[in-house]
Amino acid sequence: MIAIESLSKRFPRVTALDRLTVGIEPGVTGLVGANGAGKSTLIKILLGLSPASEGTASVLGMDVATQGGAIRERVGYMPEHDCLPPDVSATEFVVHMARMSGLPATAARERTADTLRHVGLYEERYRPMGGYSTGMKQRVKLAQALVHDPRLVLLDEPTNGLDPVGRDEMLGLIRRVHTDFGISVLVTSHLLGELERTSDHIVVIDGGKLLRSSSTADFTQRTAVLAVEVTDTDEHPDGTAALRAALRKAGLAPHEPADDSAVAPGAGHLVTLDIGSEHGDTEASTASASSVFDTVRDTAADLGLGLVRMEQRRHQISEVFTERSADDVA
Ligand SMILES: Nc1ncnc2c1ncn2[C@@H]1O[C@H](COP(=O)(O)OP(=O)(O)OP(=O)(O)O)[C@@H](O)[C@H]1O
Repeated sequence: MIAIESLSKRFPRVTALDRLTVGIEPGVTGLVGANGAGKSTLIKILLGLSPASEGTASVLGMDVATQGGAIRERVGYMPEHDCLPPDVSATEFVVHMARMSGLPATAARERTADTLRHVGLYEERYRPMGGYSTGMKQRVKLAQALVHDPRLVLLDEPTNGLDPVGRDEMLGLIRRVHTDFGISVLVTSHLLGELERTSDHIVVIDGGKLLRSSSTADFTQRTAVLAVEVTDTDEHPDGTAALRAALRKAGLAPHEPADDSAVAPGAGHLVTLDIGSEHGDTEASTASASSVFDTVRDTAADLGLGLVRMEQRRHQISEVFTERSADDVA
């Protein structure tokens, strides 16, 4: 989708991109970097809006230096900053953007209605955008990037300014842009870890340089921790505590609730336990993973608890970088 070869961008007092070489494949790719890492600069170069100082880049096989116009016809762009005119409605604005991309009037109106529905804007779409919440504005910005049915969209910080629920909704929408419409996505964020559930691939840049580019699964290797979620019953109103006690009797070593929060943030209703041999020589840690799975299943069944979920935890991307920076310091 995108090929970037030794790309640099120098401003008078700062080097925003420094000999960056990276390839972006079809699917959803997260471009992660701190504020000022060079993400927006890269997107503007890829759209042919700003020239690179050195190096080359192509988008869908087109050269960014000479074919910017053709690239912008086929690529959707959601800018980071607030750029919506306050006095027009979402419908008027998105129809206008569709016409700008070359759609005939009828097709532009139809595609606008479909796209606004897809991003979750209904009756509000006829009201002036000046009165919209940040979440609604971000949805309109996403809709105008999609309205001409591009093959690729570049989304610059689409979760900016949203609360946690709004973020999750936006990330879900972005995932569906790919799964429902087959449109590839390059999405930026300054929050490490935010994009790990949304992206197939993650590219991390720092100070305009490539830090790492790999599949999300490679970032988030499985850990040796098993997380188990069970239901509560009348007999065991706190199913999680009952399971923890019974597992201990069965010779396993579930973590104490306080430890759970350390390995599984926000996971108040999970029992976690080690299944690898990394953690010393207790009976639990030497047991093979499959016998641990069997014991957990049998224990939950004996207690009459419903087994909702039993999964091996994955590392979170932020942990990978915390370890990395600890190594760097060492
Ligand atoms: N037009 C410009 N003139 C001078 N310096 C610029 C210009 N645009 C960006 N920069 C600088 O280039 C560096 C990279 O900026 P860029 O906006 O690409 O970062 P970013 O990763 O997108 O961060 P943010 O999310 O904060 O926008 C920053 O140091 C910024 O100050």
